[in-house]
Amino acid sequence: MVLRLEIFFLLRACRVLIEEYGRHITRIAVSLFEAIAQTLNLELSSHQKSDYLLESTGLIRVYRYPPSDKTAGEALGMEVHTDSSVISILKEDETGGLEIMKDEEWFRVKPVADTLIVNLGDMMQAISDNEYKSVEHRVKKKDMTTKRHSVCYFVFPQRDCVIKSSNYKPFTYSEFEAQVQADVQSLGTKIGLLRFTPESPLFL
Ligand SMILES: O=C(O)CCC(=O)C(=O)O
Ligand SMILES: [Fe+2]
Repeated sequence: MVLRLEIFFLLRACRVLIEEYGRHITRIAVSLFEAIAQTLNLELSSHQKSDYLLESTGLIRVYRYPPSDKTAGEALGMEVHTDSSVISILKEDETGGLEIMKDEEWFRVKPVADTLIVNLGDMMQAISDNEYKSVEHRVKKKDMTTKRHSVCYFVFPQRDCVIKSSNYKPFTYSEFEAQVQADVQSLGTKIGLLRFTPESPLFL
C-alpha cells in the first residue's frame, strides 16, 4: 500500500515535470522554426507557420538504454535513421553516445551539461527544399555496462497540410507517415523522402 502510494506520487510528479518541460521545449521549437523560416525567406502567414509546425503534434519520449550483457550482442543503442519530424530537440545524459553523420563521417556529439541538441528532420528538409538536411544519426553507448537516458522531443506538421517544394512531389505528413510504415513493414527499413522524389526509381 505504501509502495503504491509512493509510485502514485512519483508518477504524478513526473507528469507535472514532463508537462512543464513540454511547454518550454515547444516554445523553443516554435522560435527556432520561425528563425529558420526567416533564413530561408519563407514568407509564411501565421496560419502556414502553424501548419508546418503544429505545436499540438509535439511528443516527448523518455528513453532508457539499459546495460546489456554479451548475449545481447549489438544492443548498444539505436540504429542509423533520420527523424520524420520538422525539428527534434534532444537532451542526453553525461554518458553521451549520440552520433551524427556529416560528409560521410560519423561524429560523436559531446555531451555538454545543461545543453540541448537540435536535430532537423525529414519535414524540415522538404519544407526548406533541401536547404537544410535531415541529419542521419544513431546512438552508440560507450560500452555494454553503461546505462544511458535521454529525453527527446519531436514536432510535426499538421497531418493534412500539403508540403510543396521543387524537389519532392507535393505530399501531406499523413501520406509520408503511411509510406514510412508501409516500407518498414514490407522492406524492414524506412525509405523516407526518396519515395517522394520524382526521379527516384523508388517513386511510386
Ligand atoms: O536517445 C537519443 O539520444 C536519440 C533518440 C533518437 O534519435 C530518436 O528517438 O529518434
Ligand atoms: Fe532520432
